[in-house]
Formats: sequence, C-alpha cells, structure tokens
Amino acid sequence: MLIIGIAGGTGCGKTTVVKQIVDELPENEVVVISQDSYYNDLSHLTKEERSKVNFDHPNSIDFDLLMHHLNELRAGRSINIPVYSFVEETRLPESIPTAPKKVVIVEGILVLSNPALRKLFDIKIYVHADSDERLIRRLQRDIRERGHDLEKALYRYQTAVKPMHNQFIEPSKEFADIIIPNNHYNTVAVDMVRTIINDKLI
Ligand SMILES: Nc1ncnc2c1ncn2[C@@H]1O[C@H](COP(=O)(O)OP(=O)(O)O)[C@@H](O)[C@H]1O
Ligand SMILES: Nc1ccn([C@@H]2O[C@H](COP(=O)(O)O)[C@@H](O)[C@H]2O)c(=O)n1
Repeated sequence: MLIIGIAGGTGCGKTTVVKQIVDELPENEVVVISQDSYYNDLSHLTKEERSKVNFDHPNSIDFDLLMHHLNELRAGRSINIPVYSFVEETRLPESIPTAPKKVVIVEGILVLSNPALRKLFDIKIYVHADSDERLIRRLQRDIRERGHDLEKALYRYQTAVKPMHNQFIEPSKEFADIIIPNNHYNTVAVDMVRTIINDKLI
C-alpha cells in the first residue's frame, strides 16, 4: 500500500489536485481520505458554541482516529470514515464503510503538521498558492457552499485561518517531498504525481 499525504493552506487547491490525480486512475485502486472528515465530534455543543471553535488549530482534529484508520487500512481491514457537516459544524451520525486499496491519499490543511501522522506517509506533498489567491477562493467557496456570509468568513480568516496557517501549516511545507505550485492549474505536476502512483500500481 502507498499512503500519500497532501497538505496546503485552505483554498490552495488540495481537493481539486486530488480529484485531478484520481480521475485518471483505476477507481478500485485508490481511496481518498479528507482530514475534514476527522473534525472532532462537537454534537454535545450548541450551534453557537460550535461556531466559536477554532477549526484551523490541530486540536480540532481527531488525529488519533485518523492514524488508527490508516493503520487499519494498512493491515488490510476496512474502516468507517466519519461524515462531517460544514453547515452543522459537527459530525453526522452516519459513516462511510471504506475498504483498503493499493493507494490511499490523505488530504487536509494540517496533515503534514502532525509528526506521528507524517511518519505514516510514503510520499508527502504540499500544494502552494499565494495567500491572496487562497483568500479569494476561500471566500467564494464559504459563501457558496459552507453557509457563511462575507462578514463571518472574513472574521474567521483574520482570527483563526490566517494565524493558524502561519503557525502550523506554512511551516509544515519543509516536510514535503514535492511542492506543487498552484496559483494556476498545474497539469504537469498532476501528471508527475499520477506517474509515480501508476508505477506503484504495476
Ligand atoms: N489552480 C486553480 N486556479 C483557480 N481556481 C482553483 C484552482 N485550484 C482550485 N481552485 C478553486 O478554488 C476553490 C478551492 O479549491 P479546493 O480544491 O477546494 O481547495 P482546498 O481543498 O485546498 O481548500 C475551488 O472553488 C476550486 O475550484
Ligand atoms: N465547521 C468548519 C470546519 C472547518 N472550516 C474550515 O475548513 C478549512 C479546511 O478545509 P479546506 O477544504 O479549506 O482545506 C479550515 O481552514 C477551516 O477554517 C470551516 O469553515 N467550518
């Protein structure tokens, strides 16, 4: 099994890059796991209390469960991936049964910031886009898909997203084996990663 970790600041294009990589690979060979699925279960808090949580701090993620799941997959056992709702800001009761595959891709802002998780990755990738580019993409997405208004999205960016990026995410770039520049769509880099994966699948 090949486990690939893909990190990078919010809006850098991780999900898009992963989709581009996976689209051309055999479906039955690859599983994608998002760090977002492992946000702590906050169902014991009210919606207002949840809205005050710093979702960009490593403590907001259940890394123990994520690492347990990766170890289970490596051991050939299936896992149940939690389902997270950005609108409700907590885990939903359901989960997604997921079988082990030859390639596992784990993507999320903080996946290279956790030393124990990092050790589980065979290849570590950091997707880079400039902060102004990321902010524009993030605002568009938060308003369109995550139920935020402009004021809330900007407040969160200034109070949590930007400081946590500077403290935890940007410094994790030094652990990457590959850095993908993604201010513009980068088909060359995507092709290179796909080639590495295909070599492994042979
Ligand atoms: N290279 C790019 N150029 C322009 N827009 C992009 C690019 N990559 C991603 N996007 C757009 O930016 C937004 C955030 O991308 P996404 O892949 O969800 O980022 P992330 O998963 O890192 O938060 C999406 O609307 C996506 O379509
Ligand atoms: N309830 C939540 C939980 C997280 N976020 C933001 O999601 C970002 C990480 O996801 P990406 O797809 O952008 O990598 C992170 O920056 C959190 O602020 C949220 O908005 N609401």
